[in-house]
Amino acid sequence: MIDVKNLKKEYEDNEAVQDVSLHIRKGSIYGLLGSNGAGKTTLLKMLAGIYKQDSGEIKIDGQPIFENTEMKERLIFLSDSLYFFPQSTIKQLASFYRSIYPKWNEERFERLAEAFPIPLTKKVHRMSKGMQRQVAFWLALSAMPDILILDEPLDGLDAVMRQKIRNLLIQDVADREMTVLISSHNLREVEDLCDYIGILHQGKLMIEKELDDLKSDVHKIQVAFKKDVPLAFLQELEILHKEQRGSVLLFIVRGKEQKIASFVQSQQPVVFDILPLTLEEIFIYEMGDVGYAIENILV
Ligand SMILES: Nc1ncnc2c1ncn2[C@@H]1O[C@H](COP(=O)(O)OP(=O)(O)OP(=O)(O)O)[C@@H](O)[C@H]1O
Repeated sequence: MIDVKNLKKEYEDNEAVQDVSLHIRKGSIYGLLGSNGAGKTTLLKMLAGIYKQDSGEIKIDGQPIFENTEMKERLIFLSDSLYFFPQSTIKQLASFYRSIYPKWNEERFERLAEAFPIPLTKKVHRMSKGMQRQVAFWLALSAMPDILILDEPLDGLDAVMRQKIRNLLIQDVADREMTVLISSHNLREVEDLCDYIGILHQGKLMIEKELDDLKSDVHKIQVAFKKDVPLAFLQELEILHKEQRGSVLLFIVRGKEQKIASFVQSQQPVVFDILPLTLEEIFIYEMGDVGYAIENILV
């Protein structure tokens, strides 16, 4: 659905996005991670057709997005700083959205009032930051976009509202194959929501993988041997990290679980466990493997 090839964007002498290529499938939720200043907002704004790239290509269903009104009617971008008309009420904003987005669904807008308990006559400048965010989601989801691009979308929302919005997003993805691109610093949130992950670092896409692949590719194992660790053990396994904890050794290993398990068993350990890894741990070791300390990548 979204195809990006060799995308570049410079601000004066700062290369914010450098040669990024990625593919986002229809009906998927793609999580874009990266440190402050990694280039996430710049990339999202190019994908939303707000900024024009210096070079490279963005195609959505085979069409460019920049200055493409028809395509923009199918896409909504929620920025980390929301641009509302501060003197407008929700009702007035809804009528503005209705005039712009052809797939606006009035029935849905009315139904979503139950999820977002804010009076329709309330003016934006009288709302809290969290309430303004709720209204942004209320309007966006009523406009029934094919693509929703979200820059740090759940910041400032309470835990109940975050869960409610997560459910609404998942429902739209499941029911009508909405495609979601979401940038976040919150790995746990991304882990709950996304099925694809991309990590940007200093303008470059370091990792792009399906979340399940990422999880089935790296494992934590605990082993202990009667004597020294067999040499074959260290040579055969693709070890990303190792640690000694008393007599037990902890290894982070890349590879398929079954293959690792049968090899480790063949070395006759006295203790052997395979433990699950969180997304946060996977990133720490994967990024460490390509030479980046995690504290520089993720907040
Ligand atoms: N309007 C601008 N003019 C000049 N430089 C900019 C502008 N916007 C962003 N930059 C620079 O481009 C780089 C990427 O910024 P961007 O906002 O895309 O990063 P980000 O990953 O979204 O960061 P954050 O997580 O802090 O929001 C940074 O070095 C930033 O200083």
